[in-house]
Amino acid sequence: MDIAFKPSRILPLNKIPNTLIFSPRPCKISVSQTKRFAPMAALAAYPVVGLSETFKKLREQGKVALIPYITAGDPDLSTTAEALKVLSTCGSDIIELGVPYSDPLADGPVIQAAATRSLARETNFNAIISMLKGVIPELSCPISLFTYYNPILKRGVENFMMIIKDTGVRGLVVPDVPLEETEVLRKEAVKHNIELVLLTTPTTPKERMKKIVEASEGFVYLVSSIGVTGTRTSVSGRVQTLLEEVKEVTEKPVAVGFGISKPEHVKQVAEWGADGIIIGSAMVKLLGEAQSPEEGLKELENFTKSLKSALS
Ligand SMILES: O=P(O)(O)OC[C@@H](O)[C@@H](O)c1c[nH]c2ccccc12
Repeated sequence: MDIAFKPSRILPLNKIPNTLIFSPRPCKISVSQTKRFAPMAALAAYPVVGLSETFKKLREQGKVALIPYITAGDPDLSTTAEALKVLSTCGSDIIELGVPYSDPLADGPVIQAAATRSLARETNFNAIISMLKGVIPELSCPISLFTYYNPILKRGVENFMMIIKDTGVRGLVVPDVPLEETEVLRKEAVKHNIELVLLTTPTTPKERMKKIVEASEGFVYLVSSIGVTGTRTSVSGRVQTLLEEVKEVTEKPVAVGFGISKPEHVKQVAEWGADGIIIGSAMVKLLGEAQSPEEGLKELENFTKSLKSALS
């Protein structure tokens, strides 16, 4: 069954603060179910700390968080489970796991292609949740789920939060919900012990940035540059000023994402004062374009280690 949904109903264009492209096409999501990933272990009582606690610990140690992003189901969900373990073992502090979506906002070509491949293999939300139930007890860092609003709307906000909480997810990023529309999400997230991370961009006006920062839980996601996700040759020097501006108004940790793809970038952004660094497309590319899942996982391991050592 496909459900068509017009995002414009909840996304007045003039209110989108976070991202710069928007697809007005109705989107379709598959709700077919697969049960390939039975939970391997009953969930322990959430052995892993949440996002704020993770940053608190790192701050005490004077460390900066490494936050990889990967797309679930690319090349397949069992490789995603392995990739989560590799990322955790190689010292990731939080992992952002993207739910693939047919009409994404602000995803660049690499992440769009990963989502398309994943959906073509019929990855769906229920299968991702089953996979996560099995793998989260084996991870030593929290998972923050990255999803567009449609899968949440389809299940109902409260039900969605209940599902992800029971799975052991600790954080949530929903990039297509503008601040004004996050109230219900935030209320339910708090109730279920999920930290809802909000994004601010270089084009967000200062007053609005303050409100976003105040409402954001876990950390503040500072988008480094305008445009879509994807690797860039260098990180704009503007990020240093943006970081200072955000830090002037909050004590909350600030993680920078968009266009960070090399150990040198990671080092630079950490020196500018970021509390966390998010790396998406570079990771997604390694996994999605490798000759085999094994090769992709090996490359992911080496790459993650190189980023981690840039932070130590
Ligand atoms: O891919 P990059 O440029 O490394 O950026 C991180 C990013 O992938 C991840 O956080 C993300 C994926 N899709 C998004 C859409 C909006 C904001 C952020 C994202």
